[in-house]
Amino acid sequence: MAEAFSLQKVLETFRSCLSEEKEVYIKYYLAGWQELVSFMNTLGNVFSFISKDVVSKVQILENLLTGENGSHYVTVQSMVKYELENNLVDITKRGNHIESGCRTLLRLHRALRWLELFLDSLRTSKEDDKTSVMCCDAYNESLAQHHPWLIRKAVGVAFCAIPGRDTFFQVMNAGDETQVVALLGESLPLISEVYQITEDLYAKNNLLELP
Ligand SMILES: CCCCCCCC/C=C\CCCCCCCC(=O)N[C@@H](COP(=O)(O)O)[C@H](O)/C=C/CCCCCCCCCCCCC
Repeated sequence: MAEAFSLQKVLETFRSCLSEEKEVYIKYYLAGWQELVSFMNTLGNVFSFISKDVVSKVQILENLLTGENGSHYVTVQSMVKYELENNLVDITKRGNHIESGCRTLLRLHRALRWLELFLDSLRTSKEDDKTSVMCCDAYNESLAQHHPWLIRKAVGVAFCAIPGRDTFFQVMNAGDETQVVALLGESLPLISEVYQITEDLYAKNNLLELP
């Protein structure tokens, strides 16, 4: 039987993500996403179009990591260097490299910002606050800016099926509410640091708008 989701495991994967030199290990980054997908899979079919998209992007990056050029895909930094130096990225319009590592990771990177905003809302929320509103606000501030109308509408429908705050606190499998809030407080700086390092790297290389 599959192991239950736990926030602690997500925290550990993001903790393992950063090397001493503050490079981001792709292997652990993907492990973090796999853990989050396992959580989303418990929420029902209405979320399956979202988890399928994440799974396919994780798979693209895993294939690169385990493929013949895998040594260049150990960290986000080495991937960016390798793909740019070898013209493996479609920079302004889609061409021959629609499954480049840089482009694929950028989609997950934007979603990481959503996660950061959502978890922070959850951490500071009050008993009567609605998770659908937290989720939607986090989405509008992050991913929505990169999604076309049709996707935004489908995501809006999925938000209506989001479980309530109590359920979220339970499925995080991290004890009572105070303990979950404390663990979120510990996890968020790690997620933020991984996000910011990637954001700065992509900004420096003009990769934030890859098609
Ligand atoms: C207790 C833990 C707390 C929460 C755990 C949540 C688990 C979340 C897991 C995944 C979150 C969503 C990840 C979404 C990745 C989207 C990547 C993307 O932007 N893809 C689009 C662009 O790709 P290309 O076409 O350019 O290749 C793609 O078009 C979009 C597809 C589907 C829409 C994704 C919307 C995501 C909205 C975020 C809300 C998630 C709700 C989760 C409910 C908890």
